[in-house]
Amino acid sequence: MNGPLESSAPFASVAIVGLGLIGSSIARAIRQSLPDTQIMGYDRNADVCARAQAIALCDSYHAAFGPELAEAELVILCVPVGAMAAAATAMAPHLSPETIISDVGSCKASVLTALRGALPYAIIVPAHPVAGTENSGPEAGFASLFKGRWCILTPDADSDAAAFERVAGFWRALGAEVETMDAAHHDLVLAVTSHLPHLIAYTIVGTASDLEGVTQSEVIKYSAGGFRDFTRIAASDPVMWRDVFLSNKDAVLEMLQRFSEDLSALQRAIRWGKGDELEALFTRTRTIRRSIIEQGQDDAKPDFGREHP
Ligand SMILES: NC(=O)c1ccc[n+]([C@@H]2O[C@H](COP(=O)([O-])OP(=O)(O)OC[C@H]3O[C@@H](n4cnc5c(N)ncnc54)[C@H](O)[C@@H]3O)[C@@H](O)[C@H]2O)c1
Ligand SMILES: O=C(O)C(=O)C[C@]1(C(=O)O)C=C[C@@H](O)C=C1
Repeated sequence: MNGPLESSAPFASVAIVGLGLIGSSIARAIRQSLPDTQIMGYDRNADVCARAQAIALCDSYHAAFGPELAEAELVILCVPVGAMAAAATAMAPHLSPETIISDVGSCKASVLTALRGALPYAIIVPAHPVAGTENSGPEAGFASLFKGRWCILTPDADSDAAAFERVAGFWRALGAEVETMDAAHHDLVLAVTSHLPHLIAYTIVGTASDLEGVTQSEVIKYSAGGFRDFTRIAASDPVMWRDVFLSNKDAVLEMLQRFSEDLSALQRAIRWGKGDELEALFTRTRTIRRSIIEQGQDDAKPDFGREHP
């Protein structure tokens, strides 16, 4: 196995397990920013491997783990969070004890438990790049996805400090800004900033679709900006999001409870004609949107989506 000092890149060889949106974006970003790094591509779906090969994402392609995996200095699990345990169990017999294991899962506490259960002696550095789109598969990725975006690392008391620094350096090399957080706190924050918005989008598009019989396709025909924005989010991968809600159940239910209470308050304000309450809330939320834009933290940020397919 090559040592880290033999290459200026944080890792001489990286195995990407799961060649969908995030795995293929990592492969493309490595090619662009760390061209000396060897990329080993794994996906249990042979068709995905063939499609990845057709667009030359990696240096080698594997539908199953074998002894070659021991050559990887870093393995990044880019599979749905519910598949992390199965993928880690399948790779276990082939790993070198020096290999660092990381992941990109949208929930951190459940994934860390799954990885520690499957790989009790491995060096594990959990990560979550907070960047994505509603698309899936190897063709959906793009090299600039992580540029200027946060990548949250969630080490715990058992984490290896040197491994943490190498993984942080890897994400910085791909253009991300690295933040550290406790896994449980990460899951609570992401429940409100990412998971709940997806649940709301899935609900509103489902409700509109259920009304189609009444409205005779007018929902789709006249859908303007607001509804359209929800349909983008509601087109996100069903398997990925099924797993996110089941894995981050407690935090999502907690945030959903608060959301339901706030929604009931709005319902009451509308029923009793409390215009001042409605206006006060909408003024507060407009300020939030404006401060996000001022900080450059929205899609208008330079680079984001430049090569978004
Ligand atoms: N999509 C996003 O916006 C986004 C953003 C940040 C993080 N994430 C996280 O990234 C991970 C991957 O999401 P994605 O959007 O790239 O999904 P994707 O559906 O595009 O790709 C997932 C790939 O994993 C493969 N796979 C599934 N089980 C496997 C197994 N046991 N072994 C090997 N390969 C397996 C699938 O065949 C598929 O090709 C998820 O954990 C998700 O929570 C997603
Ligand atoms: O922009 C989108 O389409 C996303 O859904 C990206 C998004 C998010 O909610 O911000 C989705 C899930 C991730 O874990 C990280 C990023």
